[in-house]
Amino acid sequence: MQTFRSDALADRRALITGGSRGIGEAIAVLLASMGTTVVLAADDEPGLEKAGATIEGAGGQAELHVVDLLDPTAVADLATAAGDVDILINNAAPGQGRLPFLETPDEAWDLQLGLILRTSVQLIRALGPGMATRGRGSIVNISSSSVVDAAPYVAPYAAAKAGLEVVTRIAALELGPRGVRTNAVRPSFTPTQRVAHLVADPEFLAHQSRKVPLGRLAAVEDIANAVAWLCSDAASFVNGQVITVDGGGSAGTWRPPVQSDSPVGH
Ligand SMILES: NC(=O)c1ccc[n+]([C@@H]2O[C@H](COP(=O)([O-])OP(=O)(O)OC[C@H]3O[C@@H](n4cnc5c(N)ncnc54)[C@H](O)[C@@H]3O)[C@@H](O)[C@H]2O)c1
Ligand SMILES: O=C(O)[C@H](O)[C@@H](O)[C@H](O)[C@H](O)CO
Repeated sequence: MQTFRSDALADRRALITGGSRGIGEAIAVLLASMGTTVVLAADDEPGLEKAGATIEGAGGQAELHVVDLLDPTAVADLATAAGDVDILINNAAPGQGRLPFLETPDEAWDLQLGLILRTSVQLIRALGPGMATRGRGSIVNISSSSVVDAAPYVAPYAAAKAGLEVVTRIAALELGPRGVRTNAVRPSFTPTQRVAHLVADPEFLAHQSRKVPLGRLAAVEDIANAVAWLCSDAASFVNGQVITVDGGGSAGTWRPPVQSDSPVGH
């Protein structure tokens, strides 16, 4: 039985969408440090080059693809270029695009459903068969706490993530018998460029921190650690699961302790 060690991902090949910054970059840096060759795909060329330099500077191997993942032809070409991957991380997502439900146009729905759902499905369809033929594969889809912690103004984003969680479970049922595991990681609010406007809002930040029993916000490395474990053989019996990484924020409603004079604590 494989245990989770620093060499748990040696000699693997992984495609990571949105690997140029934020959570995707942290996943790429960690996987590369554990011996995986990472194929990074994003529409952010300077970010890709920076992430690639960080990985190679630390002795890892990175292949970079500047691609618009909303373009199905470009996604098909990317899958071909990525080749025989053992790991697929569906991580890229647009900004949340906060709009009131009744004012959200079709374009916003197309954008979120297109990148989060259609592109992820397309990549699973393109790369899953090779994994199945080789009898080894791990797919990790990056979801969001917004699936369970509904917030106003992000309906297309949250709905797309909910769909991605269902896709995760159904792919697990269909590909599991062929040696391919599919799981999701569901992060809570994590300061990155995508949510820079929210990070700049002290009231929002304080509200997010108050929700977390562990008393801090997620760091990108918290999410990457969970992903790396899911990719490894140490998680070889974990399939079709959504792993929530939120410091306990979804465990219940956390409140700071209230002083009481009662000896029994009421
Ligand atoms: N930051 C958070 O609070 C948070 C919380 C929960 C889930 N997530 C999820 O984590 C993932 C990463 O988010 P992040 O916060 O690191 O975002 P980010 O903005 O830092 O990174 C997004 C990545 O996706 C790429 N991308 C976006 N649109 C693209 C397109 N059309 N074509 C190609 N690449 C494209 C960007 O180039 C970048 O590499 C997303 O799936 C997001 O939904 C983030
Ligand atoms: O990008 C994301 O997915 C977000 O950061 C979410 O995690 C929301 O901020 C959270 O649901 C608010 O309650």
